Amino acid sequence: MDIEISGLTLKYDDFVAVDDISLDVPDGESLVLLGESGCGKTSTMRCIAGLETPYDGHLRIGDDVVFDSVGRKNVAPNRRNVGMVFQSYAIWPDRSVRANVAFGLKAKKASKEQVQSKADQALDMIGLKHLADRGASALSGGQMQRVALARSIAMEPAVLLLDEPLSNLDAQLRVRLRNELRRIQREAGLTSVYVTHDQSEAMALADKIAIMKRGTIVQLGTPQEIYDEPATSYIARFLGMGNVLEISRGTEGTLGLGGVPVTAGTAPTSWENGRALCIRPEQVRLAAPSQAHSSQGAVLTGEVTVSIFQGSDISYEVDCGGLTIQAVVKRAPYGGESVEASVGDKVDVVLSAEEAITVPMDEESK
Ligand SMILES: Nc1ncnc2c1ncn2[C@@H]1O[C@H](COP(=O)(O)OP(=O)(O)OP(=O)(O)O)[C@@H](O)[C@H]1O
Repeated sequence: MDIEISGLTLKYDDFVAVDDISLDVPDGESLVLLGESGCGKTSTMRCIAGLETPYDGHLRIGDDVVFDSVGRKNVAPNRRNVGMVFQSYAIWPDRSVRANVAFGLKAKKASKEQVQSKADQALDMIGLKHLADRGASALSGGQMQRVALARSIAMEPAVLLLDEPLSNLDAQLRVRLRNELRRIQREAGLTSVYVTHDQSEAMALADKIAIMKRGTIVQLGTPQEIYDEPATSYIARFLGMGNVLEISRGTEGTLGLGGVPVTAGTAPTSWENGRALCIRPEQVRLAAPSQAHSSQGAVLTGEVTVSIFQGSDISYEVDCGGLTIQAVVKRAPYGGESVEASVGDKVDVVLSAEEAITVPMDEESK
């Protein structure tokens, strides 16, 4: 079922944690709330679940208005038909896997056969049917989180809410489980809202990502839109763009990036004051000194200060007159053609006009 959120505001005493948020999540889609710690992701989620009472706004899940400040409507959490999966697994260790999954179904007073078949179906979906009779204490962290997920799915909720469910797992398992989560969400056509501060998790799991900052949504878009076109310098930095450089353009046609004068034969008109130039480390090219030409974009001269071997890539930091540029260069055997440099080497750094984008500069990220 779809979710409609409009004008949602939540206060903790005088502190506004969620500030007039409006969002729609279409039926069967996955929305990810992404942002720095404290930006209001969990608070927004808790409002949808009914665990917090908003100060203002309107919330609808499918045909049911579950909160409305004007109509003074506030449906209790257990009547909202939402499933929740949190960071802590909330598994009963002394019960079997099946009993853990069946718990909510029993509370719903389903028949014994229904409980059994729905629990087994959910376990099958998350790939744990073979462990149905095992005691839950004999499970790994990843398996426990799957059980928690199966328990929510078995209830066939209208909406599934997930708050950093993978953050207690090790890196490899996180990736595996997040891919599985995405498969299950798609297969079951689950409308879901997922909270995370991890951008790669967000990219993998979302149909749409809402980036939050100080209780507001600062960008909403598909993972591709957000990755390719961050709306501001703050978002570009938050997404790990690597090089986000304030542009200063003089009346004489001079150009500065991040406070350092650069040569740029073909600086596009969009490279203007008040904007930041963003370019990912993988898009930065290095050339031997004096070998780069400014017709390619902006050229800076610098010295390699950091060189880190990363298998098929080498990650560099280049000091260009006080400005540090991050570059990741593919090594020749892996399709790369750029120079490989060592710490102390002088290099030219090329920021291609074609590949760089510009975004409005946030005051605070200067
Ligand atoms: N019960 C509460 N009372 C007062 N302030 C709170 C309460 N819960 C959260 N806050 C504050 O509201 C803001 C938003 O918190 P919230 O937990 O929604 O952030 P978040 O984006 O989910 O952060 P994290 O990623 O760290 O979980 C924070 O500044 C937090 O300190």
